[in-house]
Order: sequence, then structure tokens, then C-alpha cells
Amino acid sequence: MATTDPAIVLASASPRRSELLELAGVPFRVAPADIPEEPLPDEEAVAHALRLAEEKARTAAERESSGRFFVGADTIVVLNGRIMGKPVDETDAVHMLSDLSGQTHEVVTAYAVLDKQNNVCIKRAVRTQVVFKLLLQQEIFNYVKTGCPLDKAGAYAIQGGAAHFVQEIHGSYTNVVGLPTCELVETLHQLGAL
Ligand SMILES: Cc1cn([C@H]2C[C@H](O)[C@@H](COP(=O)(O)OP(=O)(O)OP(=O)(O)O)O2)c(=O)[nH]c1=O
Repeated sequence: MATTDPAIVLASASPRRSELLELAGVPFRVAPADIPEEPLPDEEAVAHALRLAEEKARTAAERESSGRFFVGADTIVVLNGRIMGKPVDETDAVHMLSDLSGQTHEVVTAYAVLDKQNNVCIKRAVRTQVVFKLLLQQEIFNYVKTGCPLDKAGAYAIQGGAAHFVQEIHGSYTNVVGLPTCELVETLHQLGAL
């Protein structure tokens, strides 16, 4: 049976993003775009996430010979204006979780959808407030030892072993996991991709 190449390409190596897009019933294929993710000097959090989302979409679009709509995304945790990306090691993860303990932070996921055919790019950043309970040092150590925090922004996964750290969430849940699918599907419709 002949298969058609999907027009939508997810420029991401994140298994969470693939799962979320699949759950939303969107047909796509994956073409990760590995780019440097350090903030520029004085770069504000939302601007940083939007820039990376667009760079991921454009990098994949340049590399791929097929596909039309390229989706890039970037998730960061923001605590009092400070950007937390992925921890560099276990010690960094312990520091991040200790800082998040008992505090409210914001998770920002920016996405960009580039229509390569028309050179139109729609970008959007979605913000979710997350309240963490006070964490015990032992809880933090045990969680970090699982290895789960190492590839997650802010060193935690709401969908995993950190679910019980979360007292309250205000806003989109899928946004925290890595892709605000409600908003993204709207954008894909807007561009005629669905
Ligand atoms: C806060 C939080 C983040 N995350 C994840 C989502 C993202 O995969 C990751 C943030 O890193 P990103 O740099 O946004 O994404 P990535 O490097 O995993 O994938 P790619 O750049 O190829 O698209 O943190 C969770 O899975 N659960 C959470 O609760």
C-alpha cells in the first residue's frame, strides 16, 4: 500500500511532543533539529523560547526536502524571571528543584509553525503557572536519582515522578509537558495544515 508523506513535520527529538501531537490526532513525521539552546545576553524568557522554537522549525525546513509545515517548540521554566532549561547534571537538578520548592513558577512553551511553501511563520508562547509544595531534601534526592529530571526543563516532569510535587496548576497542562496542543491545533487550522 502506498503511503503519503505527511505535510506536517515536527522538528523535535522530544518523545513527549510526539506523543502529545499523536494524541491530538495530527498526522506528522519527525525531523529533529539540534540547535544550541543557550539564552543570549539579557534575553527575556518568552523572547528566548520564541526564538528557539522558530530556529528549530527553520533548521528542520532547511534540511528536509519534503514536508511543508514545520513545527518547532521550546519549553522553559521561569522562576522570578530566571530561565531554567534542562539541568547540566544531577547537582544542577538538585539545585533547581530546591529553588522551585514551595514556590510558584511559570512554564513557558513557545511554538512556531513555518509554512515553507509560503514562507509564513506563526509563533506563539503559552504560559502556565505551577505551584510546588515544599519539598523534603530526601524527596529531591530520590527523584533526581531516578534520572528522570535530566532531560526536562526545570528538572521535573509533571507527567512523571514529580506529579505529586504539584499543588496547583493554572493554565494548559499539555503546555507544561512540552506542547500546548489546544493552541497548536488552532494554528495548524489557521495555516490550512489540517
Ligand atoms: C516542565 C516539564 C518539561 N518537560 C520537558 C519537555 C521538553 O522535552 C523538555 C524541555 O526541553 P526542550 O529544549 O524544550 O525540548 P527537547 O530538547 O526535549 O526537544 P527538542 O528541542 O528536540 O524539541 O522538558 C516535561 O517533559 N515535563 C515537564 O513537566
